[in-house]
Amino acid sequence: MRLDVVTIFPEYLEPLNVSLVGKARTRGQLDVHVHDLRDWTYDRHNTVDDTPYGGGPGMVMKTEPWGEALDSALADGYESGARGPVMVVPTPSGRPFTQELAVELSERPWLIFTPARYEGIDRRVMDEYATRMPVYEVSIGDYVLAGGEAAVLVVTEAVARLLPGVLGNAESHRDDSFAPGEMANLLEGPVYTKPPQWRGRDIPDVLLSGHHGKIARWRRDEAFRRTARNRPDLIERCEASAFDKKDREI
Ligand SMILES: N#Cc1c(-c2ccc3ccn(Cc4ccc(CN5CCOCC5)cc4)c3c2)n[nH]c1N
Repeated sequence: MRLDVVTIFPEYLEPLNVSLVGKARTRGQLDVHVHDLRDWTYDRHNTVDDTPYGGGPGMVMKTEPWGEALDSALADGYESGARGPVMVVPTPSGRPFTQELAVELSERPWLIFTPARYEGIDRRVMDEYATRMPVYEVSIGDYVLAGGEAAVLVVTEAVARLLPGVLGNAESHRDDSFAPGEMANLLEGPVYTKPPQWRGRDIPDVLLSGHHGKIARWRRDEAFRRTARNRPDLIERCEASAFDKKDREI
């Protein structure tokens, strides 16, 4: 998978050099290119923004630098053999970024991220590129950030961990809270490791029992309890079979 990121803060994307994403890059599973939008400005102040037509607060990011930067990233990608680009636009007004969308994006060969600042990018930029590729406007949550770079880090990590061979234990993402299956839509329950006692606190006996059936049921029960407490909105989405009534009475 190729990723291109166009930003006025390339240093914000340094975390893409470490941990899971960094290792995927080193192994050649991810080809990441970060572009500084200001490289496509030609005035003394490297201007990327201007006042909004129709008035209103803040500034809007100008079309010209974005157009030149995106055309350059596309040319470079095509030159390197990449195909099937998709534009991912972080925005507070985007569709919620979910595990389902992460899976959808992980199946694409090339993502082009356009994290903006100020009040966002002149709409004509997305309209222009929507004639050439799918454009996903996404929001990573119901809170207000100062720009889209943090969202690029979030989306990239969620997508990269789904790429074949990136996660050490192939089972890991299969048990994700939001992955399909019996535990679908349930939050993870508590996890424990050695030592067996710590500050007077023991490990739940069932986890030491070696009884895989009881352990699986305990984990499902705990997941249900945590979901009911922290995300009651997910409970009705759980398949009835995942936690039927007789289990609740344990
Ligand atoms: N993903 C994601 C995000 C973002 C995000 C993503 C990208 C950009 C680019 C600029 N910003 C700042 C910004 C904040 C608020 C507003 C709305 N304005 C309406 C008029 O009154 C002032 C406020 C616009 C721009 C961004 C924020 N925030 N939260 C998420 N989950």
